[in-house]
Amino acid sequence: MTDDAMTTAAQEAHIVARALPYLRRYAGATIVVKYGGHAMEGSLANEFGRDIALLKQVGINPVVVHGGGPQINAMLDRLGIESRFINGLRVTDAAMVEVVEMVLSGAVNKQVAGLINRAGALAVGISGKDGGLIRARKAQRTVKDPDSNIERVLDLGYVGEPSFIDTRVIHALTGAGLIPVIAPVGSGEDGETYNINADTAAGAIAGALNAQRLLMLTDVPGVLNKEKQLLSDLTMAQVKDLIADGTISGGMIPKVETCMEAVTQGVKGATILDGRVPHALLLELFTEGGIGTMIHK
Ligand SMILES: Nc1ncnc2c1ncn2[C@@H]1O[C@H](COP(=O)(O)OP(=O)(O)O)[C@@H](O)[C@H]1O
Ligand SMILES: CC(=O)N[C@@H](CCC(=O)OP(=O)(O)O)C(=O)O
Repeated sequence: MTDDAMTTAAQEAHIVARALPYLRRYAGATIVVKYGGHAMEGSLANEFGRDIALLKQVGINPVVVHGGGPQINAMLDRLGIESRFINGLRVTDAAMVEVVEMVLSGAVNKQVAGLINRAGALAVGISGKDGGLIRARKAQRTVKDPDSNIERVLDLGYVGEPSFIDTRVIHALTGAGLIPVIAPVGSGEDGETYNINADTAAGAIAGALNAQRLLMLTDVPGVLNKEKQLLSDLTMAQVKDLIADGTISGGMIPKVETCMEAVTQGVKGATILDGRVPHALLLELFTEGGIGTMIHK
């Protein structure tokens, strides 16, 4: 080996050795990863598959819940169907929910499982309807009329929220050494199909599994303060203050609410992190402090 190659090899060995305390911390832990539709369109998709395979290899149980908003948009465009969003949720009529289910539990689900399989681990793509995993009810949203101050109930159609998570199918897969990859659709009481926001589905699954960590990959570094600096650690009380003073707004609100719900249900830390950073998952789990915003009790 040349001197240069020796130096590089020594640096690499040093990095691997530094991971030891974190490998110990997470050995046997369940970690739920929400993989958003934007993240899977980027150039880092193969790297995501390899990172999930690596987590499995070192004794962690990753459970992947994916989105697919942009992919649903593309299919609806091809079919000439227009989408409307209320508070970040796609108003979903009966015709649309068929398309949503086809895209999420079809092409997207198999694509994400394929990324992990190609990296040498065994992933199994399922929908929230398989094994009774996600039972759902119609999501309720209200809006206050600014003039009259009267609350109006909004009809989002077949948008659902989880009412019960049956974890047996997840345990069956992880117990057999497989990685579950879950599409966020659920079944209603009468067998109807519900479209569930992927963040919401991931949070409910993390809570029901009593997961050690929930990692939400998005396309910002995490929660930012008014000066656009990253807030790396937040208690639930601090998150509520940041929503109240308007620092956290828009699509970040349902994300932090999902994190708080998961933490309330027993998840030790829920983190919002930047999926555009190479090896974001490894940096979050295997370095002190991680890279995103961790929300905890
Ligand atoms: N305090 C904040 N810190 C970071 N992002 C924020 C904040 N408040 C609002 N946002 C917005 O939230 C967005 C992330 O939510 P969203 O676009 O719904 O993510 P995703 O598509 O990954 O689910 C950011 O792109 C940003 O515009
Ligand atoms: C009710 C609702 O809005 N469901 C989402 C489900 C997909 C999703 O959440 O995908 P991302 O994580 O990629 O945004 C939708 O129809 O787009």
